[in-house]
Amino acid sequence: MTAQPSAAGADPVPTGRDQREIDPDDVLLSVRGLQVHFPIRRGILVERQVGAVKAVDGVDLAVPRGSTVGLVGESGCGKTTFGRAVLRLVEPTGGTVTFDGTDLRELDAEQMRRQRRQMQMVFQDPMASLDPRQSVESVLTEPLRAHDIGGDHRARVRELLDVVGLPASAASRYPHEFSGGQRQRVGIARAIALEPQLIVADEPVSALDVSIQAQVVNLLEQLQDRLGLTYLVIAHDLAVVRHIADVVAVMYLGGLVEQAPSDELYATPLHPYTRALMSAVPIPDPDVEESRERILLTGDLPSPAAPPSGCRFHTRCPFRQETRCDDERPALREIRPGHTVACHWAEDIEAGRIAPRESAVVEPDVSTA
Ligand SMILES: Nc1ncnc2c1ncn2[C@@H]1O[C@H](COP(=O)(O)OP(=O)(O)OP(=O)(O)O)[C@@H](O)[C@H]1O
Repeated sequence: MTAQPSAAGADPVPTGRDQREIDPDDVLLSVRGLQVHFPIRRGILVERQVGAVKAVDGVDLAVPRGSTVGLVGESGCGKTTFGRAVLRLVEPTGGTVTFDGTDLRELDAEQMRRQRRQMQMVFQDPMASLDPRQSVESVLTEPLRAHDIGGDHRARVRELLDVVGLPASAASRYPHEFSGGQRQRVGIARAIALEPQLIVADEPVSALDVSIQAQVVNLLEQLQDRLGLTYLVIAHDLAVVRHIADVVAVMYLGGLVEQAPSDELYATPLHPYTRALMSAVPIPDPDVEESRERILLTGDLPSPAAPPSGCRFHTRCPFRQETRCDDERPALREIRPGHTVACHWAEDIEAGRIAPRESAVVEPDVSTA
């Protein structure tokens, strides 16, 4: 696995997946203090802003060139808004997004349009993101035309189809004629048509059958190796992210709560929220599955329009300590090289000095009963 990008001066390290060498200091995408606040307006004759949905509220994230960073969290935590704000498909209300040295928020609309050639998106639902009246050929030549790419477009379409594992005959067919997995291959072909550097993939496999998911994940990995792509993969499914990501960032209610190299995060989750998320993921080994202690995640995600004071997770946290957690928002701290966590008590929890509330723990014998 790669070292986490902020690990200053770290040497390039091979990743666990395929021995790619990634320099954690060669950051392609750097996000600092990113904010997306959606105004809440009221009023019949005169609309006034009465509040804001703080969908993304001060996120820092660095994505090294050639790496895959996974962004995980439950539905509504702000993952999609973050991904879209990185590409300025939704306008950030604060912070900076620097891509390959360019401050994207400084660009005007035309400059941003040209910049998007380097940054593409793969969506969750390939059907919704493909126009049903457009043939695959038309879908794939559209970005080439929009960016005035010359050359033989038909040949380029055949090449793109081949790269994503579809036959040349797919060019004349329409989205509804394909299976979900094939449609996602078309979506991926469209995303790589302009040879981008970065792909933001928002739940790229969660709409697909489990048997097809692995094929699409493998395709994404092959394309990364072949084309030197950098990925930001957004997913609620920790198993998918674990497989594909070098570094995983965990998001809760608009902010990051933990970030670490993938193997480390899965072996030693430090934030109570991450621990609860991990508890929900089944472990394939039945002996381990039966004997592990689970931390339950109770209650709903609070509203991002009125987030809790102090630590945003304190209302659901089984390790909450009064009153510091209620009053003081914890900063992300580097606890081990490349492993940052936003919890006042991470070391105490890890060392077992603070135990979870009993009601939040499912003991092994209970979970297997
Ligand atoms: N255009 C918008 N206007 C107002 N609120 C919005 C808008 N888009 C998203 N939100 C709110 O921002 C919060 C974060 O939404 P977002 O879709 O980014 O979360 P998510 O983690 O990607 O969830 P999901 O996986 O369900 O898409 C939610 O409360 C959502 O209702």
